[in-house]
Amino acid sequence: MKTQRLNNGLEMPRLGLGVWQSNNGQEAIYAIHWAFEAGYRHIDTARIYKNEEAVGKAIKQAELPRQDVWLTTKIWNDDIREGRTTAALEESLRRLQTDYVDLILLHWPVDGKAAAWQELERALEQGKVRSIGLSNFMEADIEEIIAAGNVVPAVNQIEYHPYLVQAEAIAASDEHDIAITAWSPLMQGKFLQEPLFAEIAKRYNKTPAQVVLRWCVQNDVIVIPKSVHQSRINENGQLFDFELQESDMVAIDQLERGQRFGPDPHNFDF
Ligand SMILES: NC(=O)C1=CN([C@@H]2O[C@H](COP(=O)(O)OP(=O)(O)OC[C@H]3O[C@@H](n4cnc5c(N)ncnc54)[C@H](OP(=O)(O)O)[C@@H]3O)[C@@H](O)[C@H]2O)C=CC1
Ligand SMILES: O=C(O)C(=O)[C@@H](O)[C@H](O)C(=O)CO
Repeated sequence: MKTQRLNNGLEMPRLGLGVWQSNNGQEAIYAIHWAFEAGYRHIDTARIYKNEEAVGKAIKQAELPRQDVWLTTKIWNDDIREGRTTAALEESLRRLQTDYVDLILLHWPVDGKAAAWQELERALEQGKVRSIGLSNFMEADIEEIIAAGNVVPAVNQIEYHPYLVQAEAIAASDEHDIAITAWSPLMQGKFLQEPLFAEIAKRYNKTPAQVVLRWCVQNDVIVIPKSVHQSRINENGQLFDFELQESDMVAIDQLERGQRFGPDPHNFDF
């Protein structure tokens, strides 16, 4: 599996399986089993997805060396406050049946993020996490964390796909060498019939989903597409045996239209 070097020196797989909306039973367990079979070595979950138990079970069942699997989870908003973040991480570790996660993210930039970040820094020192990062943090939020902490975030996970590039958040992340992970990289499967994707896919003998994910990867963005279907998990995994020409990259860039499929980090209420 191809990896991207983070600002802390760790190599993060450039492809992972997202499990939001995969149920906390056979659905997530099978999806992870098929993902490992297809060569994925990176799973993206969160406390709020309510499936950390299934993720932990699937990883145990796979019997892969723990160091071969990159596991990301996230601190949900009600735990992003002084005195709660460490306990929330420990609860996630227990559900995931592991001593550490490779990456923990503050899920949304709610009040309390600076104190929560300092708790994550302590967890990093104690070896409970190998990297600490952010999710849905925009320019000002990133600067607040940089000012409050001693550790520069390794990753910022944001909504990113051909219809939404979030250039300002990416520029603010780049300034600190913070890697970007795309959530909803497939636009939740809703616009893969876009004619440009079909036209490009045909020329490379690939599918629209592979073209969209490849465009992300060629922009140095890590992808975590979600699927609970084996054929799609296999399809989404085949990204590293072709390269889009610059003209195709630019044509896809031109689809940007500021369209979100999830909440807006500048203005959310949960
Ligand atoms: N940090 C954050 O705030 C957020 C993080 N995330 C993370 O990002 C991950 C991915 O984002 P998500 O919102 O799930 O959306 P995606 O863009 O990954 O799209 C997933 C949807 O597309 C379908 N799909 C998957 N592969 C294909 C394919 N090859 N062809 C056609 N349809 C396909 C899936 O259906 P099916 O399963 O039926 O195959 C599902 O309905 C999440 O699972 C989660 O881990 C997501 C949202 C917010
Ligand atoms: O899926 C995520 O990671 C999110 O942060 C949100 O989409 C969250 O799960 C949600 O549903 C908020 O209404």
